[in-house]
Amino acid sequence: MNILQKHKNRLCVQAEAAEPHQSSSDQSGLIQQVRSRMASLLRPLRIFFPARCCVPTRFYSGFVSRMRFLNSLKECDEACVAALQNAHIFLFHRLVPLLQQTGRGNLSPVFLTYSDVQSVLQKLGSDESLLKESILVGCSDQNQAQFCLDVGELDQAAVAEEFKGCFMDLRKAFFLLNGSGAPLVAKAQALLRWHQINRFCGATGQPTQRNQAGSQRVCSSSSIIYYPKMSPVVIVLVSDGKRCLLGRQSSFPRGMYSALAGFCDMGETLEEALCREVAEEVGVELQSISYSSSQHWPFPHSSFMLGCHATVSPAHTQLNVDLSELEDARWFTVEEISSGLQVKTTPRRGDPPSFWLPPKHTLANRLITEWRDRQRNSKDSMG
Ligand SMILES: NC(=O)C1=CN([C@@H]2O[C@H](COP(=O)(O)OP(=O)(O)OC[C@H]3O[C@@H](n4cnc5c(N)ncnc54)[C@H](OP(=O)(O)O)[C@@H]3O)[C@@H](O)[C@H]2O)C=CC1
Ligand SMILES: [Mg+2]
Repeated sequence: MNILQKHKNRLCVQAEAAEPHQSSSDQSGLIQQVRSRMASLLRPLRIFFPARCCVPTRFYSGFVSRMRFLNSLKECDEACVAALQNAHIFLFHRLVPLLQQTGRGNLSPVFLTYSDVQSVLQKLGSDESLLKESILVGCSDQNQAQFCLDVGELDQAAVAEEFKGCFMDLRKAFFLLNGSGAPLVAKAQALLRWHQINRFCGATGQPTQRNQAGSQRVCSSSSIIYYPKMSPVVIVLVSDGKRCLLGRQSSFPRGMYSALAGFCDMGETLEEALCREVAEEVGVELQSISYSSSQHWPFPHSSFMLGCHATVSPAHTQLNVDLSELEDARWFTVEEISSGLQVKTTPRRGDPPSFWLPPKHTLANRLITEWRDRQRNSKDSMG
């Protein structure tokens, strides 16, 4: 039973319990009253439920309401179509996002209304049905549903001009996007890519059909349901108590070092994956592990990154780097890390070689900053 059906049943049960003696037409009047009361309460949230979809019967904090609302749009195609008409929509062109400069020199997605997109589609010779391809991405703090749409069939330059933005490769734009824009655009691109490459069922070869929200695809022949996928990746900042361990791949920009990372193997726990990756890449054995935080990472494809701190015994810090995976790995002092964190822009070609670290928005940066802060605090507390 889906969530809306559950809400619908609950509403009906409540209505019946409240007025058990009423005739069925009185009860349907009561349900109608409850529905319109709900609708008036939901209106400030800009949440619209079509007549056939039932509204939730309890009200929660803004966050819980938003999560329930998003879930209801995944469960009910009609509610999702209705929400799209009042949503913010941002565009991609063959997976390249449409962005604009913000006041502080950052970038943000260009948020458009349904009618903005509709009129430009008509102007550029496409039809409105393309809008139905929009995919639900999230809900803003102001309770506005957010959808993305790939308009790859239209002329890219014409769309950019109409909306006064520019299409920019996400690898170049990611670190310039504002704090809420980066994860939103990354998630949208990952969902659009997933839909592009899952048009057919891996078991039957038959086409798959998406639900309106784009949160799943179903094989038309076998009814197998496919959900968007991410690859789990572990990332770890290893410390010997005084120094931390960073490595670089030959594909990294010159001078950049990062925390050690790797894809999880099937069947591994988080801890097993961390111990294996560190053993493989630098030949040391971890002593203790503590979880820090996680991140969705869009490159090269969708990864779910789990970030940890770990220690090795100060007696076993000798590295044996696997040069087929890493170009170099080294221990860094807190002073070196502090100066690496000061470098805010990617060094340009021709600049003298300098040590720098992954920028904001990366989990590696968060782990390294956490370690630096802890080292500073422990130095301060020791006097
Ligand atoms: N956000 C952040 O702070 C950071 C993110 N990262 C990300 O972490 C990820 C993993 O780091 P990395 O050190 O490269 O990983 P690994 O050390 O696991 O090495 C990558 C290799 O693993 C193999 N592999 C195994 N499973 C997969 C899979 N599901 N998808 C792709 N390759 C797979 C591939 O080998 P083969 O080609 O031989 O098949 C690939 O070249 C990268 O995507 C990187 O962008 C890394 C550092 C910081
Ligand atoms: Mg690795």
